[in-house]
Amino acid sequence: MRPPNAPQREIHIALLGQSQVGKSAFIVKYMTRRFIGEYDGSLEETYCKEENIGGESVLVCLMDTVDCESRECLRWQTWGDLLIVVYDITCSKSLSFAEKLLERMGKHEHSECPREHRTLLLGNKTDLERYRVVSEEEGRRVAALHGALFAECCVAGEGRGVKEVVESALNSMVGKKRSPSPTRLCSSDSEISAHSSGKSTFSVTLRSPSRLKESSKLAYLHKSPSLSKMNKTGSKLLKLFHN
Ligand SMILES: Nc1nc2c(ncn2[C@@H]2O[C@H](COP(=O)(O)OP(=O)(O)OP(=O)(O)O)[C@@H](O)[C@H]2O)c(=O)[nH]1
Repeated sequence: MRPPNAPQREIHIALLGQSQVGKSAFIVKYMTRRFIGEYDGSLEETYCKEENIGGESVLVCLMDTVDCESRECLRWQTWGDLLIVVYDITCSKSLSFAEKLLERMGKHEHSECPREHRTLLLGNKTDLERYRVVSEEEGRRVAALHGALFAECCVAGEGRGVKEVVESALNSMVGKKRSPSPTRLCSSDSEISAHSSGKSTFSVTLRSPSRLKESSKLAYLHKSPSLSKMNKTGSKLLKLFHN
């Protein structure tokens, strides 16, 4: 049973992208504020954490997807409010992969879907600036072409980049009513702009000032109907994080 003071709202975030771009590292950094180098790439897991966003208590669930190429991307799309498509700035193939995903996602029939579906194109590994092959402008161009938000970050860095990327995107979603309109798929009424001015420096600015409060609490076990459905497939684990 749902505890009395439990968040009324869940926000689902799916991390997509080519293998080795840093999806698992991103999620673990967000959940634990730690960077861990190696992950089992065959595990598809969902992690949840309670956050206070603009005064509203929200359960944020992040899904670490695997095998984006062969599986139907609609599976994540119907689950996710925010779809973060990650690429590695040192690997142009990972951007091409991300672009194909964005194209496929753009064909989703949104009118039959209850979720909001914002997309964010995220260039990771800015600490490897000297090996960069995808410019920030190129990433931004691809994002704009597909109506996605855009940011760059360094999961391996010490900064608050990862948390700010998620919070900034969530900030633009919380407090807004969901709309079945297909235009929501590509709308971006707040822009995340990232500035990397050194090896691992990162900052995020929003057009509107952040309503986010820097507090996150212990998450509690609560399976949404959608997650329960996924568990039936046997491919998902739900993990809850304590700060
Ligand atoms: N230098 C650097 N390495 C990173 C960064 N983020 C992730 N990595 C490394 O990139 C490799 C891949 O990271 P993962 O998080 O496993 O990538 P993934 O996208 O989940 O990969 P799959 O599980 O195969 O889909 C690991 O060796 C990470 O340590 C980063 O910001 N900078």
